[in-house]
Parts: sequence; C-alpha cells; structure tokens
Amino acid sequence: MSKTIVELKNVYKKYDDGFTALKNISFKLQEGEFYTLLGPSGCGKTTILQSIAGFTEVTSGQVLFDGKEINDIPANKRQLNTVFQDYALFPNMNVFDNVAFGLVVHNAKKDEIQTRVHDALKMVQLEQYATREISELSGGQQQRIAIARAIVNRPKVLLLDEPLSALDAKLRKDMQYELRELQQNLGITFLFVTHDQEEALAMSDEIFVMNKGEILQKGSPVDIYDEPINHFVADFIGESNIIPGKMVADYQVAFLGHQFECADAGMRPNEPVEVVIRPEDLVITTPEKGKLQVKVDTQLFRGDYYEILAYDEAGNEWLIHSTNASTDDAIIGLTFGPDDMHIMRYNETEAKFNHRLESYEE
Ligand SMILES: Nc1ncnc2c1ncn2[C@@H]1O[C@H](COP(=O)(O)OP(=O)(O)OP(=O)(O)O)[C@@H](O)[C@H]1O
Repeated sequence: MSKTIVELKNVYKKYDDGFTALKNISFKLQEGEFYTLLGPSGCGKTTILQSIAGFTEVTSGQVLFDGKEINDIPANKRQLNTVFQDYALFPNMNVFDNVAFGLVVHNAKKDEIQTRVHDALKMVQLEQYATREISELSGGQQQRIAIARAIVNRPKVLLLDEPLSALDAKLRKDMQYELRELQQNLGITFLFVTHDQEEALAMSDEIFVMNKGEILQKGSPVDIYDEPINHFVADFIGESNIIPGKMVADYQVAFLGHQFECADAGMRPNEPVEVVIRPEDLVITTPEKGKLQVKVDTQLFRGDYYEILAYDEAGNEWLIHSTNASTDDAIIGLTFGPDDMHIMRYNETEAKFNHRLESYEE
C-alpha cells in the first residue's frame, strides 16, 4: 500500500493585488508516483508548486508533508527540491560544483560529496562531464545537470516547473523518456508542470487538469482522455468532436436528428448533453452505410494519417483521422460504435461524475 507524501487540503491563494490564483485545491501525492499539473498559461500551476516548495504562502488551507502541516516551515527546511524552467544553474561554476552546491551548503563531508555527486551525474548519464563548464553544455545536458543537482540531496519529492520547455521538439521527446525512466529508477515522487497535453499523457501516472485556479479533473492519462468531465477537459486533452445532443434514456443518446446506442447512463430523460467522439474513433464509409453524412472541406497529411476536416448539415465541424486520403467536397459517411462516444453532462462536477459512473458500472 503506497503512502501519501504530500497533501493539499482546501488551499486558496490570493495575491496582494486581490487576484485569487488558487481556489480550493485538494489532492494527495503518493510516494514514488509521477504526477502532472496540466493547464493553460496562468491557471495556477506554478503557484501550486511554489506553495509546496515554500516560496509562496497559501492564504488558507493546509499543505502537508509526510502527514505534518508545513505551512510555516521555510523553503530550505522542506524535504523537496525544485527544477526550474530556466534550470537556474550557476554559470561561473563547473558541472561538479553546480551539482555539489546543495551538499556544500549543508556542510557535507568531502568524500560524501564526491560519492553523491558522482552517483547523481551517473543517474543522468553525464558522469564524464564533471569538470566541464556550464557554457560548454548543450541545452539538454544543462537540463540533466539541473536534475542531477536536484536529486543529489535525495529529496522525497521533486517539483519540476516546465523543465523541458526550452528544448527543441526532438530533444524534448528524448528527455520525456529519460525523465520517466529516471523517476522510476529513483522511486522519488515527481510533480511535473506542463501546458503540453501530449507530454502529460505520455509521462504521468496521474494528471490534474487545471483551469482558472481550479482542478477540474484528476485521473490516469487514459481516464482523462477517454472520460473527460466537461467541454474544457475534452477540448484541452487531445482533439475531439464535441456535439450537442440529448440523452433520450439510459444508453440512448440523440444528436443531429438521429438516435444512437451509447455506453453512458444515469441522466434524466431528455437531458441536454454534449457528445465527445475522438477523431481516431470515426471510420469513413459510403454515405449510405454511414450513421452520419458529412461533406469534406480540407485535409492535411500528418505523416501516419490524414487529418480530414468536414461539416455536417447543421454546420458542425468534424475532425476525422484516417489512414486513407479523402476528396475535397466529397460527401462521406461516418460510423462509430457505442463505446466511441463519451457523454458529458453540463455542469457536472468530478465527484458527481465519478458517483454516476460507479452507480452504473456496478
Ligand atoms: N505575485 C503575483 N501577484 C499577482 N498575481 C500573480 C502573482 N504571481 C502570479 N500571479 C497570477 O496568478 C495566476 C497564476 O499564475 P501561475 O504562474 O501559477 O500560472 P501558471 O499556470 O504556472 O502559468 P504559466 O504556464 O504561464 O507559467 C496568473 O494569472 C498570474 O498572473
């Protein structure tokens, strides 16, 4: 049974100018797991990290570490470390001295510093770079040194604020693999911040989706992708077609003048809903065989699939991923199964959504 290492209970943060950056944030981080705070710019991700790190005071609520409240414990006494977006390395020190810095400050013994710096550099595969100057390293190597510097103190929790955002696309992908592997090898809890949904889906055990100072949904990448709680989450996580409809009865939804069997239940008869269908779940067929007919507008070749943009008669936009090209202006049929549709209730909270899901899955 894993243990809770960090917990936020009903945390609010109001800045001096009166702006409320965090509204009633509660979550638990278990030991050894990889968590991601995901949301658009300005939603409060960094403010959460700073509240845990001790760089900002919360206005109300509790921050707990290992079961004890740490609201009044200064940042340098907290058993965690932060990796910043700009790495914050010391340019006038070499790699060894950068990584050793935290240990030197804590008056560690010389041979212990040697061993621990060596171990940390080995972890990030840069042990042969100890005497290099920071300016002689690539962006990816500097990133790894920043991580080595953070793990040398063997923190129980590592906070990472958009640590990959300065890297180019290819290196960023490589570093995603490396970071995930490093986290698994170290067994440290990672709390990672990003506004990149692909990065969050690829790396995390659990994602907290945020918007405007609130956590809208918590869950595994698969849960969040397959069962988004509302329009914002469905739209923010991956691409989706979101069509207004109504729930006729349990497992029966209607939209665009047709009724379809679906996999959702627990709503009022005729309740207005939104139907989410992911572009990769739509299959193109002839207009006669299709459950819906749409007219192709444009298409883009994306390497391993075509991204096809089409419109239905009501003017709704449909995004379709297909391995076959289509023809501009062609009328095509679309098919999809009951499990390819996810039904969202307007204004449903995460707690109510989970309760509804449990009630009909039992
Ligand atoms: N010192 C401050 N005083 C007033 N408002 C602040 C202060 N620091 C941050 N904010 C505001 O709080 C909100 C949340 O900021 P935060 O940096 O946590 O967002 P974020 O999700 O990390 O954004 P980004 O992805 O752009 O880094 C923003 O609207 C920001 O303008």
